[in-house]
Amino acid sequence: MLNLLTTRDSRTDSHPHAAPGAPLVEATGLSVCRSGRWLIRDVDLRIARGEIVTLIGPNGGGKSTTAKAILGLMRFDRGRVWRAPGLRVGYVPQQLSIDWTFPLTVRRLMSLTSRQSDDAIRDALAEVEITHLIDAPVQSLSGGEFQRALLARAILRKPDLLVLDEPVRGIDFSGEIAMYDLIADVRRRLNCGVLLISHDLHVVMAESDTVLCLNRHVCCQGSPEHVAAHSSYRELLGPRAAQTLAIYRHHHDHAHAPDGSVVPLSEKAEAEDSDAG
Ligand SMILES: Nc1ncnc2c1ncn2[C@@H]1O[C@H](COP(=O)(O)OP(=O)(O)OP(=O)(O)O)[C@@H](O)[C@H]1O
Repeated sequence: MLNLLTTRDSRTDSHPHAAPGAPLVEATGLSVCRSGRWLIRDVDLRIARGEIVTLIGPNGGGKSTTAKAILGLMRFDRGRVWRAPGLRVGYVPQQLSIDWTFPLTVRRLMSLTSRQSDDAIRDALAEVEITHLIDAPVQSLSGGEFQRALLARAILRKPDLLVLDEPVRGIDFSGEIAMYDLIADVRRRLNCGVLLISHDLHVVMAESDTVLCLNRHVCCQGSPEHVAAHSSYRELLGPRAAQTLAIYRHHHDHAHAPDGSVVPLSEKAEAEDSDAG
């Protein structure tokens, strides 16, 4: 009924190193091919404890595919994925297969896939500030409340790594800021790593340590600029937003042809010159 993963990797029972900065997952040359088409190719990605890594990119760019391949939920065809032994993951996928005609309270949502004590459920809901909704039907929640309930579900078992696929989808601008503040708080309290997926190509969570722009391969990567330091961004986004959101500047050395293939920018400029001439 509901496809949420909160799991302990069963390959070993030791726990990943708890020190901040300890690596949690590392993918090298990660490539996924389906029906003769590369969905992602040669993606390198590393997430350490305490870090926020944000994946951005156009629709169909391979963000969810990358997350699923890293978590072992999707077979990859080339490359290598290392997960810390005993890694505990809290995953909120983009697509949830919920039967909306089935009566479901927030409390029930929290214990759908494994039995949870009332205290654990209340603690997790308190973390995301929606304890008062414990007996509310899931169908009655706003977009922001529903995302918070899913986040609570993902942090129930104190994950080492939180993977959040579009956690601000369907939330308005002020709700987006509140959600990012909350994710930052949860990251600090749990001392976990966060892999955040967003389709917004320009505005990202300011606390992201690394942003990867993905369009079937890594087009560019870097840290977001903290808008708080830039008065023009402050004016653009507002003072509150400026602390939470940052403008991501892309530095691509290539463009993509309509079929998705990579065109080096120098070649593209030459083609445009000859077209013009
Ligand atoms: N199991 C699969 N088999 C074949 N193609 C797939 C499979 N899963 C995803 N795809 C395709 O791979 C491409 C990348 O999909 P993916 O969901 O990873 O993109 P995304 O960047 O997360 O997109 P969005 O922002 O729209 O969520 C899409 O064209 C999708 O149709």
